[in-house]
Amino acid sequence: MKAAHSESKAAKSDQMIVPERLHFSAGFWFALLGRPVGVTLDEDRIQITARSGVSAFKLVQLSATPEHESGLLWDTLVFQVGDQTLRVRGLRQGCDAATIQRFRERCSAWVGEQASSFKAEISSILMGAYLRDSHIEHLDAQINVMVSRSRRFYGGLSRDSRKAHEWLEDVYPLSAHKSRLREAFVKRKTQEHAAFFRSAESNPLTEEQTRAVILDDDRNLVLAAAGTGKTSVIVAKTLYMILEGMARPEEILVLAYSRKAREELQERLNHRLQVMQEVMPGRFPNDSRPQVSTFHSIGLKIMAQSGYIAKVSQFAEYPSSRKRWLTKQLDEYLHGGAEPITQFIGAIHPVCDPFEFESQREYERFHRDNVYETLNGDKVRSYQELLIGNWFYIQGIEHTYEPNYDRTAFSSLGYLYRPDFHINGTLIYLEHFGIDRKDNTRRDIDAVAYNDGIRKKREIHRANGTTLLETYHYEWCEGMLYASLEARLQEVGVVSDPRSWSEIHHRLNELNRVSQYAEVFDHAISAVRLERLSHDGIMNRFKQAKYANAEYFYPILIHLLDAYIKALKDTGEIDFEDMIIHAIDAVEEVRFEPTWKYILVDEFQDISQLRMDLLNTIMGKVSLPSLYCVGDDWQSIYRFSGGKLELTTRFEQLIGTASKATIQKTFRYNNSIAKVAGDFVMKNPEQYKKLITTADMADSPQVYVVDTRLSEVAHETDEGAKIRAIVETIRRNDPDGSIAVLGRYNFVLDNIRAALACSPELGRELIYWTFHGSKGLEADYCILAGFRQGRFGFPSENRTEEPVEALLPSLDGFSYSEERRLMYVALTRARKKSYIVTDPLAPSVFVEELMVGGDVDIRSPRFHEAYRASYKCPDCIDGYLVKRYKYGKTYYTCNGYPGCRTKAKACGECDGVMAEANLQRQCRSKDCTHIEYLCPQCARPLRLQRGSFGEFWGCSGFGARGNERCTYKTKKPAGSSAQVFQGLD
Ligand SMILES: Nc1ncnc2c1ncn2[C@@H]1O[C@H](COP(=O)(O)OP(=O)(O)OP(=O)(O)O)[C@@H](O)[C@H]1O
Repeated sequence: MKAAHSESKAAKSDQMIVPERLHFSAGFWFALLGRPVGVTLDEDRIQITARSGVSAFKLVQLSATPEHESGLLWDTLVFQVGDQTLRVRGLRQGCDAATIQRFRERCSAWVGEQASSFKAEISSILMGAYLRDSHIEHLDAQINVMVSRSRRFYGGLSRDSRKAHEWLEDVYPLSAHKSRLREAFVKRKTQEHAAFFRSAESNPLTEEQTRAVILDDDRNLVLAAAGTGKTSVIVAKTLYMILEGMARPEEILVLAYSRKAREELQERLNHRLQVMQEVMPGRFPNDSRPQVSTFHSIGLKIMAQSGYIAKVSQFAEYPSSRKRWLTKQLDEYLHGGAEPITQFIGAIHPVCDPFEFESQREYERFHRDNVYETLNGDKVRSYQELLIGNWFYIQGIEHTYEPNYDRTAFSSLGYLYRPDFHINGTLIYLEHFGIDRKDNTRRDIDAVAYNDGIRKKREIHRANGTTLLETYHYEWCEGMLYASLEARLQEVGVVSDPRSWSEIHHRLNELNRVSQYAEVFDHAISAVRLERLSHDGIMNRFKQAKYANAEYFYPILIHLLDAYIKALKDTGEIDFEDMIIHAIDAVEEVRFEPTWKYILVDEFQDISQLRMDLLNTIMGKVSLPSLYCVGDDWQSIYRFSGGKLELTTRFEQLIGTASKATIQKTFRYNNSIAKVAGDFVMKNPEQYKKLITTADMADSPQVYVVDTRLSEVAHETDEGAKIRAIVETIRRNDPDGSIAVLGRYNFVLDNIRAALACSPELGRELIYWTFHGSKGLEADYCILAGFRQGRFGFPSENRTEEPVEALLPSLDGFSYSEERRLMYVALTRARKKSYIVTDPLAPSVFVEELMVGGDVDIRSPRFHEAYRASYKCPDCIDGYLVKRYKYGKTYYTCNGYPGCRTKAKACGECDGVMAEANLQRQCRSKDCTHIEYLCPQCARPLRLQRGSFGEFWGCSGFGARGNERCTYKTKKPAGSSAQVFQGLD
């Protein structure tokens, strides 16, 4: 066998320096015919000479080891180049096996060397920096080429090259192995910088904090819980980047939520930088320090550097001035007469269709927290009654809401009859019946009994010679309510005398509606600007939210919004939203070129779309930017300022893939507070699940539910006095402990301040925070107040801000979700103990929920069911009867007013609640047996009297005058056989 032509022996012996040149020449027949054929391997290049000419390819293009085939007339070499097969025929027969082997080895060795050096390169990339998502695709493509080539040459690879190949196989694809690779990186950096992580903050960073600091993806999301040291992580992360040389201080932008938070963070950062300069000399520059900014200050800076110097409007500096200005604008708009006033009256009350409520409780809560007050000043029971009352007022028809009617109607109805409306000076009454065309009623109402009541009412009016006009729920549904009213009044000769629009406008001001409702427009304008909504965008949001008053609210909003924007433009001023909007424009139009490599955002859970747009715009203009977001979805409480929680909870869908870290060990509070607060907020399935651990452990509940009554015998609630008592107790046990009083609204705090004004020695040491204002703060003891039901309770069903809600970022469907998070924030401010002060007879649903869990310490027997049952309202689900005094008389009313209008008499013997049914009243108090019997004709109490024929029961209305007089008497009161009250005490 002839050997293929080989080059010099010297080259062969010294392959590593000058690789041997291997050549295969043409076989006999091809040479005879003069056909040029040959194959030469020279360094990393194979040259093929064939009839068609000379071609060459690099070894890198070989996708398999070359094959040799021996033929009858000539030999053939087969090359796989990419996915092509090249057959070089006509080679000299009987190629030397050793040469062929060397040829093949040369190919494998070359591939092996490539694999080894590529492995070294990839490994150093992975060792040197955190694997970023944006690098993976590109690296994976390269590894793929290398791995698939070396796999085909595997048999011929040296041991080292095989190892390199296996290593590459092991990490490929990086997309599937990134977690492992990143964790290995984190581990290495944790060890390498152990000294730094021990001293970057005043306490050594925990493992989870350290990991959070080392993350360095294109986008990073650090999810924490209250008191877990988010600020520590941001400070340490900033210092770490400088230490590692990842960025110079001026290439780092740290963003805080508010001016106050910015100052605190900057101060802490400066301090720690100074400490680290001493601890690790030479590792941190002395001449520059990273700057913390707010979004607004960075917006202003970008504007200024892009040449746009603008004055900040007083509307931004002093929010109350914007509200005043808007009130004036709104008032001027209403001078426009019929159309604007109709829009305004239509906009200010939430539409309520009673047939759409799922449950009685839902219906009652809605009416408890939403007051329908007509232009006449009547607080009516429903939205449709409001429309009727307003219509009467506008038409100039004098009327009375729920007038007294003849008491004798009691005997047929079983309650004292008050028709809905009475036309003053006539015998005409109007009832608005809640039925549809098929006589169906609201879900929770017994339709048969209701329709029976309608028939009885008609009969009563017939019997008494009064006129009953009727309107129906279905007429409202069909848009016929006003037409029906007009027709029915005309039929009975009631003539309307419409008021002038200026009189109605005046009345709206008299009732304070214009200034009150200007606030809603104020909030709506903020929402529109925060969400960057166009006019169409506004309408779309209203449609999505099925906001029923859109046709009235929208034109006023557009008018005010345009006027507001024009006012800013005319004066050349900007508001807060403008600061961001103009900054986005400046970056987009390259009037400002950002140089930040790293953007760190604190309180990310509250970021608005507008702020996010600014971040995205900056990130889009910087090469290799990294966004680092720290937040706590459980503490998202600024939706009204545009806070868009879904940017946190759906981070990857809305912003992009990210590396995530969780920090779940809290240093602020104990396990008891952590459990109560954590379980409470996680009731909402939309919140991330977290397993909070605590540095402090308590073996008994440290969240207390405290009665607003001072003592067990005290009847009146007195929140202020109770808080004073709690403060005194804390002071006795822990004289130096800090104490904060927290309330949902400022007025709650004002009331407590006023109550404590008489004890200046106590009041001076207290800190007062609203729940919102308490964010980021802590005290040893926190006293939480204002947990009542109702419109200004916590939480509330009030819908005044319904249009604003529709414009704000979307909210998850879980009820009271934002208020629930607010409660979490309030509960987690205490280092040692949290006190929730509430009235057992009107507790917020949140307190009810906490008490069920068994994790709180309930400090009063009055929270027990037996006590509360004595005061439970008989007519509604949530309400309790609360004692009132008027004109020297004691009585009870339901705290669900105006949704529930139940009243109860106070017991003449003990002041307890008198339960009433079956023509008798019985005291509900435990040891009281007082009973009153009622007159079956007029519902007044019966009095036991002595006459010439012995004792009898006579109506106490005997002495009344005229029609009011009742002469009923009986030997045995009708109610005496029935037991009203089963003795719940
Ligand atoms: N690794 C740590 N070891 C000990 N204490 C720590 C550690 N990290 C933070 N802390 C302490 O925990 C407390 C809470 O920290 P910080 O205020 O930063 O928490 P936060 O997560 O911002 O809380 P919040 O969200 O409730 O405002 C501080 O007193 C802080 O010094």
